[in-house]
Amino acid sequence: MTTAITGVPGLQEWLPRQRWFPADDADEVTVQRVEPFAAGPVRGVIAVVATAHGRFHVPVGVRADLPAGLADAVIGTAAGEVHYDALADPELVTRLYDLVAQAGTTGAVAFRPELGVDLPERAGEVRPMGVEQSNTSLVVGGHSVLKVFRRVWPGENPDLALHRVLRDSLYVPRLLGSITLDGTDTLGLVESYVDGGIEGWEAARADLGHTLTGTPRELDLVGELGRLGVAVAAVHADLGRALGSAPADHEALADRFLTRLAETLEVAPTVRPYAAALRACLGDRVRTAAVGEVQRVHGDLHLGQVLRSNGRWVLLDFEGEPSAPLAERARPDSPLRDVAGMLRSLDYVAGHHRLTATYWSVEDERRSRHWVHDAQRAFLAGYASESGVDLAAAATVLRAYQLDKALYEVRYEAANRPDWLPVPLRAVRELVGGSS
Ligand SMILES: Nc1ncnc2c1ncn2[C@@H]1O[C@H](COP(=O)(O)OP(=O)(O)O)[C@@H](O)[C@H]1O
Ligand SMILES: O=P(O)(O)O[C@H]1O[C@H](CO)[C@@H](O[C@H]2O[C@H](CO)[C@@H](O)[C@H](O)[C@H]2O)[C@H](O)[C@H]1O
Repeated sequence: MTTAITGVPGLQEWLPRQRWFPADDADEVTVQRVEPFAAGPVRGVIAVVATAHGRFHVPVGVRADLPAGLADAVIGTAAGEVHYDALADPELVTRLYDLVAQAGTTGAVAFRPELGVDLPERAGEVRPMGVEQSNTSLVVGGHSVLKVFRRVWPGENPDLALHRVLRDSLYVPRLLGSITLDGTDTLGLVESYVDGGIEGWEAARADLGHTLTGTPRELDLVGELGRLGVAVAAVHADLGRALGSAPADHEALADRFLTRLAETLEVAPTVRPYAAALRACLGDRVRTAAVGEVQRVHGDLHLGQVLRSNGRWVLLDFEGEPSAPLAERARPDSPLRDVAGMLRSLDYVAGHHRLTATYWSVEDERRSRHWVHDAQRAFLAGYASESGVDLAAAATVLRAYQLDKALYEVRYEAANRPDWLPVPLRAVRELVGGSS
């Protein structure tokens, strides 16, 4: 006999152990919604749980006997049944994928393929993407990616909305389907899998490693970064054409930067000595600078969001900053936000080497600074050549966006990876000082 699932045992302890959960304490956990998606000896439900940190999406599997391979996925046990992370179970992931392929509906959850898309009927082998970031992604059959959003915001996730707009882009994986709650809230999407892709972060880390050790490199990364700049500019052009653009409101932009600065000063006392300089860079100077047009952008572009495959770069994850409310992320912004994101990420590559090296010499410092300078210049040159944007004229605002991103990184690292905090803190210090 199977009983209806009303709660999930052990969630309170399990949630804080997940990489995508933003705190080490889950306070009170309430299971708000339970939508069954698989019945029989292996049951599956989509649970939406509310915590002090927001609403989260937790697909849960339930079995009387758990195969040994799922032992690490256990959430808790109740009434002789084990509740576990359904995304660790290929059988339940396949069920979710099949529901999208077949345009299924279970309760208030709609699984839909995109218009004109025929998803392969047989899901095939399921494997975790192997990287746990803000969400959880599974590779299905070597052809598709099932991306399960963990934070449930009211409304359409920008990753879904922008993927849809960019369906013909050469530089973005094709959107294949979606999972939606109550006709509005995005729970997941299916997109094409980019086979054999090398992540920009790994490629760049390896390239700086070669520079530091003087060993030969496989890839001309500086040339590649020029092509990445072209890809980012082409995606911006597509987004601008499809969704429009408008002149920027300088005052509003400066106010937004200053609000985010105030939030950072609250949570990161180490930034306080730079408060006055930061206010000048983010407020006064932005009010009188050339900002250009605003439009929809990626919003959280970094080297972990780009893959190089078959001689081409693709951009992933159009979700924007995962902790910001959807309304904020859907606000038109300057494409310079994405340009600045990539500049910050190239600096992070050096920061991470510095942070993890057992010994860091003056020569290592000199070489890594050169590397960051050359890499950033190559990316900017590629971007400028494709977009026609005069980046020299935009220098003040570009610096403000780099600072805004570094402050976001301070908040992100403080919440998720405190060991990495020195990387953005150093950038704040250097960017307000005027050196790069
Ligand atoms: N379509 C795809 N094809 C191949 N790899 C992908 C694809 N989508 C994501 N990835 C890999 O998974 C990682 C995480 O994906 P992402 O969408 O950025 O998730 P998150 O929102 O959790 O950060 C990426 O950095 C990339 O390495
Ligand atoms: O999970 P997402 O990929 O949506 O992005 C979040 O996590 C990123 C870290 O994985 C974080 O990026 C920061 O670290 C990167 C190196 O790991 C670095 O390349 C980025 O420049 C730096 O911002 C990102 O900010 C955050 O939103």
